[in-house]
Amino acid sequence: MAKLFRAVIMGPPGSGKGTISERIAQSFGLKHLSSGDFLRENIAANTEAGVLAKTYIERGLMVPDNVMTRLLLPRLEEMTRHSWLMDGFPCTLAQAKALNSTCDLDLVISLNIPYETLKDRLSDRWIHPASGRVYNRGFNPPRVQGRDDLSGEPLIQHDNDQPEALVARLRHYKDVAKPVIDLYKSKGILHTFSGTETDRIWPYINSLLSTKIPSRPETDTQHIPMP
Ligand SMILES: Nc1nc2c(ncn2[C@H]2C[C@H](O)[C@@H](COP(=O)(O)OP(=O)(O)OP(=O)(O)O)O2)c(=O)[nH]1
Ligand SMILES: Nc1ncnc2c1ncn2[C@@H]1O[C@H](COP(=O)(O)OP(=O)(O)O)[C@@H](O)[C@H]1O
Repeated sequence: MAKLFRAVIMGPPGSGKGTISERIAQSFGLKHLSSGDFLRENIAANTEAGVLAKTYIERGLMVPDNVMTRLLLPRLEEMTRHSWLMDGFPCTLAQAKALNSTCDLDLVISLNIPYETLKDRLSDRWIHPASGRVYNRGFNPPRVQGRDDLSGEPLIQHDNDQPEALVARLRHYKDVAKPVIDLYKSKGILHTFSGTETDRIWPYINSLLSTKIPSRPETDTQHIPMP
């Protein structure tokens, strides 16, 4: 069996983690795991951790480390046969240390995007709350304005994506992420990408990953029909 590959993508809110993770998952066949999706699944299923997490998310707060690790680590331990890319976890040093004790990461991608860019993107971000699908009027607009492409349900905007709340969220991200970034830098697995556009950053991430993971078998093998 090919060696498994485990990666984490980090970056401030709106930096494009979700967008880039989807591209990585498609191009390299990694499973895209998202802390936000895990939380939404647990909330929908009314699990003990989900009920607890909801009380924090509703107040715009981060879910405590022990709830996050109790929720995520068993899921990661189950993934013994898959390569994966985790988006949104770890967020704090305590989470990173807990993850460290469960598995060895191969690579960490850190996105470094200017504040003005984040502000512009997030003030124009529209979300389908039930699925977590994300749209942006300039970048990936929904087919029908204000409606989710798959369900047709209405899209909403988060209050905490508005500029006033965003300043506080970004400051908070910087404070908690710094020791995590330093940890991964010291392990020699951190790769930082800077820029204002996902489409310009993506080729660099793509070529880095191409040196580390073979591209998906399905896209490698072209079946040319016999004449
Ligand atoms: N205009 C523009 N918008 C972008 C670009 N890349 C992503 N976006 C949009 C898609 C979304 O509406 C918003 C944020 O992207 P993501 O949801 O992928 O970001 P991320 O997962 O880091 O945010 P989160 O941690 O969930 O708050 O920006 C870009 O290069 N240009
Ligand atoms: N690693 C984490 N640690 C603590 N809380 C988290 C973590 N990941 C997600 N959350 C919580 O779940 C919420 C939703 O996460 P997500 O879908 O990534 O969206 P966003 O960060 O844009 O709000 C966050 O606002 C936060 O309250």
